[in-house]
Amino acid sequence: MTTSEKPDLAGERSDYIGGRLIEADAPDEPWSLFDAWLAEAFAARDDGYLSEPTAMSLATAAIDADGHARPSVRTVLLKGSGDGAISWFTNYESRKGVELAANPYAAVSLLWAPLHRQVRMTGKVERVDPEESREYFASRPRGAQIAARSSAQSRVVAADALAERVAAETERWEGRDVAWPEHWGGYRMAPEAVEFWQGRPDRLHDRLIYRRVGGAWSRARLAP
Ligand SMILES: Cc1cc2nc3c(=O)[nH]c(=O)nc-3n(C[C@H](O)[C@H](O)[C@H](O)COP(=O)(O)O)c2cc1C
Ligand SMILES: Cc1ncc(COP(=O)(O)O)c(CN)c1O
Repeated sequence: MTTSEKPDLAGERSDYIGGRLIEADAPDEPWSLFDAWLAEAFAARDDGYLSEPTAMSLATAAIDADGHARPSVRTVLLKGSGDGAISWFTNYESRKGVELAANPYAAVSLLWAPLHRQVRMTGKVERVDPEESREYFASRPRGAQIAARSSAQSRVVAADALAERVAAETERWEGRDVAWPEHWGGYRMAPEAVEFWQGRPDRLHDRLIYRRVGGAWSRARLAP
C-alpha cells in the first residue's frame, strides 16, 4: 500500500508459529528462561531481524485526588538483570519518577515481535545505589550525559531554552568529565510475578506465569 492510503487496522493480523513453551522444558524459576529469551532476542538483533531488544514498556500508576489510580506508560531501556531484579535508568524528577515516589509498584512488558514473544513483570521498585547510578552515567556517551544534565525531563520546555541549556552544559564541561547529576539514576524491580508469552497458531498461545512467595517461585499456565 502507499502511505496516502488508510491502513486496514481491523484486518491487520499476523499468525504466530513459534515453538512451544511447555512446563516440561521450563525451569522452576523465571530467571534462566528470561536469560535464554534475552540471549535469543540479542541473536535476532545480530541477525538483523529484531531491533531494540532491551526496549520495554514501563507502567506506573499515580493515585489522583479522586482516589483513582491513573496508569501511565512509556518505553525505557532495560539496563541490567541479575540477583532477582531488573534495572533501568531515568530522571528521578520525571513523570515516572514522581509517580514511583508516590506508588512504588510498577509493571513492565518486553515485546520481541519477530520471535512472537512477550515477557511481563510486576513488582515493587526502588532506587539503585547512587554509586551504581554514578558508574552507569559515566559509561554513557558524552552527548547523552550532557542531555541528562540539560533536560528537566517531562516538564514543559521551549525548544530554544533546551538548546541554550545544552550549549551552556557543553561549554561548562569542555575538556573534563561530565559530572553525574543526582536527579538522574537507576531503578530496580525485584518482580513478584513474571509471565512468559509465546505466540501460537489460532491465538492459542502458551503463557507461563511465575509467582514469588517469599523466596520460592510457583509456576502456572494461563489461558491464552
Ligand atoms: C526505544 C526508547 C527507549 C527509551 N529509553 C529511555 C530510558 O532508558 N530512560 C528514559 O528516561 N527515557 C527513555 N525513553 C523516553 C521515554 O519513553 C519517555 O519519553 C521519557 O522517559 C519521559 O517519560 P515520563 O514523562 O513518563 O517520565 C525511551 C524512549 C524510547 C522510544
Ligand atoms: C531520555 C532517555 N534517557 C535514557 C535513555 C537510555 O539511553 P542510554 O543507553 O544512553 O542510557 C534513552 C534511550 N532512548 C532516552 O531516550
